[in-house]
Amino acid sequence: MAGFEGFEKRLELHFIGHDPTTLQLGLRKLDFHCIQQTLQAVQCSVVSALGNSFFDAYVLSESSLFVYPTKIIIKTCGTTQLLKSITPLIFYAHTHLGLTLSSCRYTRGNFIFPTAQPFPHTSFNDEVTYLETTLPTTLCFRKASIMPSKSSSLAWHVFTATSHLHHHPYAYTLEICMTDLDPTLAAKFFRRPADGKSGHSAGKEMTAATGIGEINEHALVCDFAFDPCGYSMNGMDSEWYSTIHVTPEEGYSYASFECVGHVSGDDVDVDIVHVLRKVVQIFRPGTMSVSTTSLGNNEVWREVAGAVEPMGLKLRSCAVDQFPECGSVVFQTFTPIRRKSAH
Ligand SMILES: C[S@+](CC[C@H](N)C(=O)[O-])C[C@H]1O[C@@H](n2cnc3c(N)ncnc32)[C@H](O)[C@@H]1O
Repeated sequence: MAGFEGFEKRLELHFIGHDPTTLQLGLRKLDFHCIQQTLQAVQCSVVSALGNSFFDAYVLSESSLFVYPTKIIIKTCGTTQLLKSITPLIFYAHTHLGLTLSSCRYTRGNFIFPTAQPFPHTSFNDEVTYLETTLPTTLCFRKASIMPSKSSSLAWHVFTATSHLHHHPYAYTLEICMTDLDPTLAAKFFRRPADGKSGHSAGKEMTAATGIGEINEHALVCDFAFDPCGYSMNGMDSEWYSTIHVTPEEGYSYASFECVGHVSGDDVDVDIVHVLRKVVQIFRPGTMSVSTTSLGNNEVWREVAGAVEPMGLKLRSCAVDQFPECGSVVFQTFTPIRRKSAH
């Protein structure tokens, strides 16, 4: 591979069950061995873990895993085979906990090095065929879509399948992908050679030095700095997670930010304008895409351009798509108003 593939694949699985005692902790009760076996199929491993009363968050060698009682979110980058986690997860959830898969959402951007991806990630067609044949037929509301932008190198791939309507009417997920990071800012995600620090202590320093710690000062943060470079963090704020991953190498630099939130009435629980501006300030990307998934009728995406444009980025495209029983996705892309000077 010419460089590290930063663009993540993201899988969200929801389960249902009938035993209320099992449902209290649900998937969080799975043995660590089951998680390790699943991650082995994907070809990544756990580097750090943290839990609160709502969910468990794992930093992986390639991105992150979040385990809630009835929901799992796995996000992996590089040449991992994320979709290979589906069969073991369905099996463990059913045999160990009596839980049944009720919905699946798979999303990703455009790979920087598509030819380096192994099956089933060789193309979106292959991924969709794999999903169609691996998922139980009870997940009968299905749709696959490639949401375009003005640039052929920026598209958002979405597959959803569900067996029933979900009741999270005001929840949303924000997935931000950034490339061509400002080199001076990206340099902060490199370690000094032989710094004698652990990945955890170097990660903590990066969280403070880059301003990542100021995105949500209430969050419990689990951070990790790779050697010689690269950074991952998970934030936990009651039931809401956030996550950042950085590949700082010049030529294929990439960073992602993701968070979930909810809207009640006119109130958004996360100050989305503050979050977006902080993210732009920390990375100063040459391209930025923002995908907002809303399971109900909320309009968080409308605030995105208003937050980002005063920071010197211009909205270049906006695509909207609806997914049967799985809400809507808005895909917005931005590039700087002024071209960056050559470094
Ligand atoms: C796992 S992290 C962050 C992942 C995230 N999806 C991204 O690319 O932004 C990837 C960065 O860490 C670096 N890295 C160093 N050691 C690594 C390791 N053992 N596994 C994965 N990445 C490693 C990679 O070169 C890359 O810069």
